[in-house]
Amino acid sequence: MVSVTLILLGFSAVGLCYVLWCIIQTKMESRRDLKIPKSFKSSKETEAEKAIREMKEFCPEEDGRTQNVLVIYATEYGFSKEVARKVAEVLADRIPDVAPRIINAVHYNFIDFSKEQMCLVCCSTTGDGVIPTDSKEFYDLMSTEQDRSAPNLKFSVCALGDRGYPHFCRGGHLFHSVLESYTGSKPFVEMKEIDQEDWEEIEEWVEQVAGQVESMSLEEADSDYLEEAIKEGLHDSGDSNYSLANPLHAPLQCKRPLTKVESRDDKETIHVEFDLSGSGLKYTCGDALGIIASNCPDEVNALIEALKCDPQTLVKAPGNDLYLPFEEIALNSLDLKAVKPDFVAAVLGAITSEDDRVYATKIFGKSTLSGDVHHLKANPAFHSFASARFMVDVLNSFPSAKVTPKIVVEHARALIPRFYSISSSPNRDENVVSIAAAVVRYELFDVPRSGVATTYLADRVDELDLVKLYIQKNNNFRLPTDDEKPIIMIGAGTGVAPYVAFLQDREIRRATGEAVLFFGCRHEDKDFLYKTELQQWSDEGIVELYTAFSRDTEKKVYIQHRMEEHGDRVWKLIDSGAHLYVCGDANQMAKDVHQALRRIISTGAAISDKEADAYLEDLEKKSRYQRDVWLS
Ligand SMILES: Cc1cc2nc3c(=O)[nH]c(=O)nc-3n(C[C@H](O)[C@H](O)[C@H](O)COP(=O)(O)O)c2cc1C
Repeated sequence: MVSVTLILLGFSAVGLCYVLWCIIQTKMESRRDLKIPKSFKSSKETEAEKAIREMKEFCPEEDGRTQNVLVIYATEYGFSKEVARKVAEVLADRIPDVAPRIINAVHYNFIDFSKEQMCLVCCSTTGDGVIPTDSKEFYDLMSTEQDRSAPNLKFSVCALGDRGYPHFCRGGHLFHSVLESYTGSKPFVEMKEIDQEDWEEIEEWVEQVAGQVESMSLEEADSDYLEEAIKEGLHDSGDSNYSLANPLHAPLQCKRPLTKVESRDDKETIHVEFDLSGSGLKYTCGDALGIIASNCPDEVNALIEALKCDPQTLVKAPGNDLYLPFEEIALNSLDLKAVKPDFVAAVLGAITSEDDRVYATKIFGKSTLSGDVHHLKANPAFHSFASARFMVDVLNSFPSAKVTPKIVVEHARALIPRFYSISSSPNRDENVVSIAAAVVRYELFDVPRSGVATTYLADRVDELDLVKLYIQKNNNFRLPTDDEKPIIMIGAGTGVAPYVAFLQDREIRRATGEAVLFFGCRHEDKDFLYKTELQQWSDEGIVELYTAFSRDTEKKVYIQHRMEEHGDRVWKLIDSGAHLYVCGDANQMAKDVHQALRRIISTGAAISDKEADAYLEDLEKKSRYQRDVWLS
């Protein structure tokens, strides 16, 4: 990186060189041939073949490598897999005897730790500080089955996360402590916490691991058992074939508004149904639907305009070796709303005008112009700047910066799927899956902005259009298997969606246990989602409905108030074995509801607040207090 002194002394010369470099770079990109990625997946490939291909990518058999390193990744959106591939690649390149095998934590049941010498775990955190969905069972197994312990196993964890979340890297921490008790030892390389896909930090961990492995001599090991176990044990199960990497293309069957929108303050929520006929996709009430949306073309065009680039410029697509037109990558693969520090650093480093330099100095201070990412990350001004801007706003803030499409692609976050609680029961119609999506629209710097997937569903796809989707299992949000058990469902806004599925399901199964729903929204006549269905179920005695409309009365009334008003009833149900469900906003609603439950239990059972906490913890352990909450 060019130093500050150089920038100040000879900026115009450097700027000119940079412009020329950018032009050459862009032209080279557009001349490159299209490449088929090494890991091209044939449509006939079975699950087992895919897992084995992935596992052996960096340990070809003919190399005769004998020292095994197992690289396990636990991922929600795929980044941890990239980190796993990186560490495996470096180990394989650097150390001739080492055979790094990569495995998704989903396939945990094939791993026999007594046959492994070393494992490297790359694990992200999702939701409100939880382990990636598909890896939860692996973690649960490791933390409960002490008899499968492996005292000779060496391990290290790379924890991927984001400091913006309250539970930074919690998933990695959980795996780290379970590995400590599993092995009875400390990691051979300290756990590394990674904030926002910081490759510099990741490379530091990779270097430390590679350095240590180089100086160690691992015993020769049985390298075949895992492949054999996968071949024997991993069978295609139809629905499990649909995933982020291999989604179902399902026709949108119907779309209807669930709210009345009369002013800009009113909530806009839509019900969307997809046709699953013939797909074999299976789901259970409580699961979420992952929607893989594309960006709004207007936003992509604005970015192209800010870059002053040819939209057809070929750029290496993230996560594989394909070269694709920039416009296509920006539309389908980049999160254009997330501003990473390395992107801002790259833009600042590419400024070519005095005006922009002065403006940047005013915002970030002089030293940040060097383009040093760590400096920028430690600067509070960066965080307030980045959190209020999209990538295009950063470019428009410094119009003289010569930024190429390649720089944008390399410094953008991946566009991740959005998850919506499913509002239908497969027992009612296995060929249909539906969701309720709250449409996100707002203004920033006088420009209308929108949420990616919700406006994709509301504005850019219509009936019969194909939408890419898959199921995200949620085994921690399930109806009791015993239909006689009472249930208490608590949710606000779109948090009611899984309860619509629950009630459909219980209606069909003629469940006899009582069902109580506390539902909250702003206005009864505007955003009472699924009002007709809920009122009908209430009239038919299928649900006992309590509502809180926060903006219909002078004094705001929320669901926790309604719960406390009916505290006796709630306590009686809990005391008789009811299962409790909370769905919706993690920040406010779930916390307030938790406090209300605590008070209800302490009054009902005549115990102290501390004892009520223990009571709730116990309910949680017994899966009688389940939460599906998200940070908005
Ligand atoms: C919905 C969502 C929730 C997240 N929750 C957390 C969190 O609680 N703590 C944290 O440190 N990072 C959190 N992250 C950040 C991710 O862990 C981080 O982006 C990571 O690089 C993703 O890796 P993956 O693609 O392997 O899942 C969250 C990200 C998303 C999109």
